[in-house]
Amino acid sequence: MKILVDENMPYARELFSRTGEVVAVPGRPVPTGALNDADALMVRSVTKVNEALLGGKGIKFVGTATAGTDHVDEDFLARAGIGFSAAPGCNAIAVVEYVFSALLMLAERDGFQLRDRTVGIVGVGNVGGRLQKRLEALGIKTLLCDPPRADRGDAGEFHSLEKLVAEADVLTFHTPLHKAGPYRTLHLADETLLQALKPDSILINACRGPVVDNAALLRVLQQRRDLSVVLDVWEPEPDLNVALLERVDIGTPHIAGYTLEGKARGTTQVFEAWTRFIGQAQQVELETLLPAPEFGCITLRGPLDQPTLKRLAHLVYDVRRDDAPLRKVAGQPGEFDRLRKQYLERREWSSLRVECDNADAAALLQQLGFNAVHQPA
Ligand SMILES: NC(=O)c1ccc[n+]([C@@H]2O[C@H](COP(=O)([O-])OP(=O)(O)OC[C@H]3O[C@@H](n4cnc5c(N)ncnc54)[C@H](O)[C@@H]3O)[C@@H](O)[C@H]2O)c1
Ligand SMILES: O=C(O)[C@H](O)[C@H](O)COP(=O)(O)O
Repeated sequence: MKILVDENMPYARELFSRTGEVVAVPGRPVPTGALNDADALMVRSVTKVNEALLGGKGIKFVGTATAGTDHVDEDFLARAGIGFSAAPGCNAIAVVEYVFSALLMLAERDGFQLRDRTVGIVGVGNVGGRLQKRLEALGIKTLLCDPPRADRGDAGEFHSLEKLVAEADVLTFHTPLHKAGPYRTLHLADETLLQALKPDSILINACRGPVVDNAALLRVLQQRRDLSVVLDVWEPEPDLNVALLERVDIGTPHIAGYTLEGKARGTTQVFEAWTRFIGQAQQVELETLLPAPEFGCITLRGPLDQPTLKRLAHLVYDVRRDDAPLRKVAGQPGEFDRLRKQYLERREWSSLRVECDNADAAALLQQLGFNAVHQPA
């Protein structure tokens, strides 16, 4: 069995080699010669998986270690009888912590309390749902928009996108990219929506670039100085609009989901799916793969207020770490992908044990995903 894996997929070699020969290849573009005698292909979002890539080859299974699947022509795979699995939810915590890092930084910069703001979440799945829970744990009001879930009759209070635009101080997008169909998200944030955002509001896109019309956003930002914008994803990638990057408050190279835990979960999810596909089902405990975190344990004395949460969160991950390098190299060929390939190790909040002498602080930090314990003084 020969298995091609994207070279940007941690733990792929050690896991997939349990089932055959592993060859690591670049994802953009995949060297097509390598596909000739391969049985399986494991990709990330940078690889377009379609008939042009796989037609006439012997690939029997494709795994994508990602939440999004818009780079995969699933109809073609079904027609060609090729097995397929994605990794739903693998990096949802990472994206939530990216959004928190950005909001805590903007709140400190502009001197506001997040508790006084309403956050509109568009797309309430693995990312949006976890974001809602953590925001609400902090007493922050959320407004939810998810027409597919509303139409299915899922529990929860869902609103129209228009209501979120009219009432939210922060509007954050966590939908898949649907280019057509009843739940189309291509340019969901168009010029009309962007012009209608509340004064001084914050726009965040950490799902797929084309969900926000980037050309329209640049035009709007040239007129509206009041908006703050956080973009992790761009239209197009990797050749983002440098003029837009210069206008946004935080701009990063599609790394919101790039915690070590998030990437490792993605690899293990597709590995487990592959082993089921070949009839040799295996399960992997994430903890057995991950190294000990750089910061093991910290003591927190007293209650948890917003500045303290910001310092704690930024001890683990500060989004500005990824903003500055992108600004430095934007526009240079190959640099967007290089920043993603040579990504500095980043961990999730759960990697930090926080010993609190205050019981309320410990309980809240646990709800927020830290490994917090109450240790009375
Ligand atoms: N920047 C990153 O690194 C990164 C990481 C993870 C995921 N993503 C992107 O974010 C997306 C969301 O991730 P997820 O794990 O929460 O996916 P998910 O599938 O769990 O959730 C997506 C939600 O969006 C909803 N939705 C679909 N169409 C909608 C519409 N027109 N309007 C409003 N809501 C709609 C769905 O019903 C679902 O509840 C992924 O599809 C992926 O493209 C990006
Ligand atoms: O959809 C996702 O999971 C992420 O957007 C994606 O994983 C980003 O990383 P990439 O696959 O491009 O390495």
